[in-house]
Amino acid sequence: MTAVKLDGVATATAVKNELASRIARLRSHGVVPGLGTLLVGDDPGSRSYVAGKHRDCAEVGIESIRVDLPASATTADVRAAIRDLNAAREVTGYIVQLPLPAGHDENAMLELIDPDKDADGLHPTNLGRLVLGIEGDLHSPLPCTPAGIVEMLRRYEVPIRGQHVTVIGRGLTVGRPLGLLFTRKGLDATVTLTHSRTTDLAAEVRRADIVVAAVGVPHLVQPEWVKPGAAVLDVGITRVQDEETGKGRLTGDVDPAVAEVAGFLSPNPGGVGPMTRAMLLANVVKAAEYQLRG
Ligand SMILES: Nc1nc(=O)c2c([nH]1)NC[C@@H]1CN(c3ccc(C(=O)N[C@@H](CCC(=O)O)C(=O)O)cc3)C=[N+]21
Repeated sequence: MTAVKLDGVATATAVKNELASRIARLRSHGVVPGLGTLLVGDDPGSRSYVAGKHRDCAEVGIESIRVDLPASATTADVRAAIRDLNAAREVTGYIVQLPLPAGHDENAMLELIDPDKDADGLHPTNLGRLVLGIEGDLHSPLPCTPAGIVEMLRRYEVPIRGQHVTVIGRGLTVGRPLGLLFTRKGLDATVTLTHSRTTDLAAEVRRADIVVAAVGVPHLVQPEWVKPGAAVLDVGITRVQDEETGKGRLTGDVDPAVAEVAGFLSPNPGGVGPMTRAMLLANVVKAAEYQLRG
């Protein structure tokens, strides 16, 4: 068997085309969506992600506002930047790029974001709304990677209801919120949330209809672990040195040989990453539409 490719680039393009018409409608009503980014320090990976987000905004007609602080910024500087983003009229939603450099309390900074401007869905109020299962009129943005995974599965018509999902990794941005999302009413999956202290990871993966690997351990998920026909989403990213060319490249958490066993497989790069970025845009558009409704 060779798995169907869950093409994140093509799917994100479809999402972005749909958003572009909603953005045009907002603009015709005088609402200009604007995404702010706050980047602290000079990590090259974080820099390139932030640059990608600004490119995405330009593509769909979202204004983007970039705030970069040097690695020497104090926690007081970060607080002040967040306060300014909360106050800025042209910023309808924003993100604080994670991880912050060592010495900053990330959770404390996330709590300072105005929940109505939280484009990442990582403010405790919005994570709480995810636990409560609040949807609909009240603006409650979902974390972008979990939302992107579910959107991709939906568009490829991969069944979710009643299915067993094994998530590898319990981090704030992916594993933990994804477990909450998949078990919501309406999605109705059964989730096993695994982590570094899970005793038999292979066994937990083997019974899964959907596997999400979000730990950052290159090629952790082996073909022998995967139930034939399962959908496998490769989220983790590790920068490695290519043995042949000596150049840096990105590698995922899933062994490429899994394609011979799985029914669906997201490539990495080119899978969940572009969907994460598309969902960030979707959160900004939803926040602006919410603002328009008053
Ligand atoms: N507040 C916050 N929100 C985030 O959503 C957030 C964050 N901090 N910190 C870091 C992680 C990581 N992340 C990625 C998003 C897109 C790609 C992406 O589009 N990757 C391309 C490849 C990009 C490349 O070549 O460098 C791909 O998978 O095809 C990757 C990683 C968002 N994160």
